[in-house]
Amino acid sequence: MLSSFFGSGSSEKCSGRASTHTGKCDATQKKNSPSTPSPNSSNLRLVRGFSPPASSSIPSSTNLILSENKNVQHSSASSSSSLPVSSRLSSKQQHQHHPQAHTSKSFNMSSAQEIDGAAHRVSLSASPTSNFSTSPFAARYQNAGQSSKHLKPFNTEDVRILLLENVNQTAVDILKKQGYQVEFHKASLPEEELIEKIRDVHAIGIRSKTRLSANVLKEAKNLIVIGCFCIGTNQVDLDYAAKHGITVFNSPYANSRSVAELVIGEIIMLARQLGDRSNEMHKGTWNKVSARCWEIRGKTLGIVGYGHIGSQLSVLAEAMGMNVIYYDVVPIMALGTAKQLPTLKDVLNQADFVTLHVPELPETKNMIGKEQLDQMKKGAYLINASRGTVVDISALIAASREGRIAGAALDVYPSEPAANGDYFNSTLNIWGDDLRTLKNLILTPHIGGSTEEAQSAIGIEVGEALVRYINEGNTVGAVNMPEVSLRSLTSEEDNHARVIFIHSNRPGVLRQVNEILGDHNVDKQMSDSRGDVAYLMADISDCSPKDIKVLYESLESLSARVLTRILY
Ligand SMILES: NC(=O)c1ccc[n+]([C@@H]2O[C@H](COP(=O)([O-])OP(=O)(O)OC[C@H]3O[C@@H](n4cnc5c(N)ncnc54)[C@H](O)[C@@H]3O)[C@@H](O)[C@H]2O)c1
Ligand SMILES: O=C(O)CC[C@@H](O)C(=O)O
Repeated sequence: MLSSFFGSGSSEKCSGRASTHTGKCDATQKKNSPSTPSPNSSNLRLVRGFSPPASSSIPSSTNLILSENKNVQHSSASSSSSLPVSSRLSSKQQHQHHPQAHTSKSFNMSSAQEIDGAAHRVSLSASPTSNFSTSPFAARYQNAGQSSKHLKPFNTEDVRILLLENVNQTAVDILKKQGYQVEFHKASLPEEELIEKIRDVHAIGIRSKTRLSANVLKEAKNLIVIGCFCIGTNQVDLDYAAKHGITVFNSPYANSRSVAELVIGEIIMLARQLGDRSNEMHKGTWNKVSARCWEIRGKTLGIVGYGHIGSQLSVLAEAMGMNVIYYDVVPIMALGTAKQLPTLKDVLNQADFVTLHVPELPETKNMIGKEQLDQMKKGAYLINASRGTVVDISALIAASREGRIAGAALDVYPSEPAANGDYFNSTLNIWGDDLRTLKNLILTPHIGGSTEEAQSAIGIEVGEALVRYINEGNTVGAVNMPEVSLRSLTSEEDNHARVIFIHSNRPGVLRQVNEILGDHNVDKQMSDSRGDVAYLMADISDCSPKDIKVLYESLESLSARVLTRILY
């Protein structure tokens, strides 16, 4: 059987918070059923509210289609009569209500009553026919020699995903291949528009510009997962997300090499004043000089933050004959002949080039200000490709004008535009115009990770993480949830259900959960916690849809519950 379940309801109707994080009436069908429509041919659409799992009195398969004008439309299912009902509802869907969602343009939701009245219309859900996993990483979670059972929390066409900031086509392809509804935007969205759109989606994909603050996330009643198609996750309120059952993934190192290569290029450019020479030539000026132009061989590179990028850079810099010193808050094994120094000041005192590769944190805000610039060697260079808040730009402008630093390269800024265009001015950042007047200053528009290689790899990595999470509940690689995975169920494992229970991490919850699961055969179970939030996943055999309904309702009644999903 290839069915799915995302929570369940409490009555034999589509109800719940029809306008909010509600579940959906839907149906699934057996894999390889001759009547299985292709993922893209199904006439299912996202439906909020939910139908109960199958019981003897419930039609075998149920679906609702919501139209933009709030009408609940019928969807007929020619061959679904023998198929089980599948229903899904997260705890958020059931317990949160957002009054404005009824007016949402893309999701003019039916009210509970409307859904109620239209319940039990029968249709089919398309099941994916191909395995989404393309990476060896994903293969670790498959069952050797057996075909995996594809768990689906939704009918694939019900899953709505919003992709912003020109996320790579590789991700779009992976997500569309699942049959998900993908809405793609090249730029980030202004907060108001973002809030409008985020209400309706189950997953969102962003890069560094989209701020997913608590203010935005509190409107995201359907959201179960966020994909940051980049390294940095400072743009997301990770804690708020975790406490509301929203799992966040990123791509921790797929663009590290691209950043490291950019910085190597910039070191040479700064040492040879290439930016200025090139600008002069563009204006018709021939200015052949060697004064204060240097080789980088034998010079000292000071790396602040010796993580994925810093350590890559270390290797490349040594290969070019540089000496490498670094500062990091944790002891990290040096690569090559690089040397970790005890303080930031030590690195600033000794380096000819200082390059920053720390995350945006309260501790790294204005980490390089006047005091630190004064500690740098006279005539040294500063490179920042980490986050704009790490450098006090006004202090940098002063140091450059006074000739204390010989040049700088900036890829990141405290305020960055949401889209490409003529936005890099004093309106965006108060010192914008002053900055542009400086000599030997390389300015780039946050392109450290912007290579074809990096973006394509990130698209695949985060795209697959989203699919694994949506379809199987696997949190490996999550940045704000405990990492929990269970091997995939096999297609032979009929009538198995996967229970996912995100809950507050407090004493006694596991005992309560296991009392609820205890009437069933728990084939496997894994649970882990991270701060205040815990994530439990269990596979249960011989589970009828009626059992699932009971399980779901029992788990939902626990006061520690953050989010319940049941996949089958
Ligand atoms: N310009 C770009 O396009 C671009 C691309 C990728 C990443 N980034 C930025 O670069 C940052 C670093 O990336 P990474 O992959 O190397 O991250 P990472 O997590 O692998 O490494 C960061 C290192 O900084 C260290 N660190 C943290 N706080 C510190 C402090 N106060 N002082 C000194 N060291 C500290 C950590 O211990 C860690 O070793 C990211 O967080 C992201 O913001 C920018
Ligand atoms: O691509 C981006 O927008 C962000 C790149 C980089 O800052 C990252 O965090 O990976």
